[in-house]
Amino acid sequence: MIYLASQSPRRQELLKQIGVNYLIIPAAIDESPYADEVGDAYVLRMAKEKANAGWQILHAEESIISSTEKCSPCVLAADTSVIVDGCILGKPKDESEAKAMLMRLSNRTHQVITAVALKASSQMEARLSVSNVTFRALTDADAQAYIRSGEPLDKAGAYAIQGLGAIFVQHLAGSYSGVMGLPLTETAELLQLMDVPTGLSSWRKQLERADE
Ligand SMILES: Cc1cn([C@H]2C[C@H](O)[C@@H](COP(=O)(O)OP(=O)(O)OP(=O)(O)O)O2)c(=O)[nH]c1=O
Repeated sequence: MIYLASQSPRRQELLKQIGVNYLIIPAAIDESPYADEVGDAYVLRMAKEKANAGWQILHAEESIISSTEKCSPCVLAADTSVIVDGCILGKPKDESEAKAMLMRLSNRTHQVITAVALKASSQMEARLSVSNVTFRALTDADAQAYIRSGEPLDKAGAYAIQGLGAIFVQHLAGSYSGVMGLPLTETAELLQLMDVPTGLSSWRKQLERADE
């Protein structure tokens, strides 16, 4: 069984998309960056800290661990930040910060970095996904209307590529699922390392059986 240390509905949706069964566990951590911490180091640290926090909760409450557990449990966690001019943009704390973030992203390219971490017993593995996203020029009215939609407030950089925010995305070079919060190529690679099946593994097994 895998435990997803995340409250993000996007991460839950993406994990379902690749046919992985999971249970949600909480993992609240302090998400403040260190002074001078750069984006990739920050998201990697956050993803690992979330996985560790989930792991501790899981083991503090043995009752959470499924009684049908055949192998040792794994905890998956991720963290996404938008990077512009070397600054780390997380989730805006209010509408005015959301507006400032959106106007900062207008008419230029920024990076979206997501780290995914998987913890199993003494092992912790993590991967990074870096994407470049270019926004068209935004007017003040665009930003105001988008904020009114309610979409920006729980998203890094104050937008969602999978939602109305797609209207602003002129170009993406990288991983769509990574921008959305859980890079699926890297996630599947980690799951494979820990022998956790995905939807692809069950089809592979079917093919192997047919060949026998
Ligand atoms: C850039 C972008 C971010 N996001 C979301 C993904 C993440 O949920 C959020 C970044 O915040 P995170 O701090 O990475 O995650 P979270 O607090 O939402 O969830 P948890 O820590 O419990 O796993 O922004 C989108 O949904 N679409 C996008 O296009």
